[in-house]
Amino acid sequence: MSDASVSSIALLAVRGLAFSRDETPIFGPLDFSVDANEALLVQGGNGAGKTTLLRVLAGLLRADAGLVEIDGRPARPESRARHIAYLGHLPGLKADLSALQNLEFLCGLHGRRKAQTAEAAMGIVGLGGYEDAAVRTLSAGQKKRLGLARLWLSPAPLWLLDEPYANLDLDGINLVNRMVQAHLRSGGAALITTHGAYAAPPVRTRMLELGGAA
Ligand SMILES: Nc1ncnc2c1ncn2[C@@H]1O[C@H](COP(=O)(O)OP(=O)(O)OP(=O)(O)O)[C@@H](O)[C@H]1O
Repeated sequence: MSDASVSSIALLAVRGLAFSRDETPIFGPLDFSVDANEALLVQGGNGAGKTTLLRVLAGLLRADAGLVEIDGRPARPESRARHIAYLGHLPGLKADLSALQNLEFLCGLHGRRKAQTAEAAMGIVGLGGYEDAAVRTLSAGQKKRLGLARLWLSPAPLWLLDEPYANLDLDGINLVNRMVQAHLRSGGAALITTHGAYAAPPVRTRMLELGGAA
């Protein structure tokens, strides 16, 4: 493992990034980078700002200061849409559509990794047989697995994973680690928030520790 200082070739590079709410600093200024083939583990206690950081990187919140670069260029909505797949606490699924319909809908919106099908992705995440189940009938862990299937189908190289292990059983935790490993092996990168209680994926990993409120 190494620290999260800025490197020269980076899929994602962040300089002086800071965010506050009502003039209360939440994080920053932060400097870090993530190269292809590596993961950045963003650690910190409850309220440290991990989710907020990922939402800023995904372009869902605006930073107070700093620069986010994707593939060496300042991040714009189009480059974020092309490069980033975000798996947040809320999986962003339509409750009344079936699991498969949700995946097809999201692939229509965000594109699809070459040579992958929604059916195959459901098998990979252990949801074979649930294709026609309405999402509202799935358990929290099954919804998380469906979110992982969506991630697997995404063509985006940079994964932003907010507590990806939450709600998953041991098999699900291993699934996340295998997915991250395969994604990095194929040239991708991942930012993963964690409280530090779970095993990190066995990949080249940098660490970023956020301080802040407990
Ligand atoms: N929508 C919001 N409005 C106001 N304050 C918020 C909002 N979302 C988060 N915060 C505050 O911002 C701070 C950082 O929250 P954030 O969710 O980023 O932390 P976290 O590190 O992801 O925490 P956890 O590990 O508990 O998920 C917290 O103090 C939280 O209370």
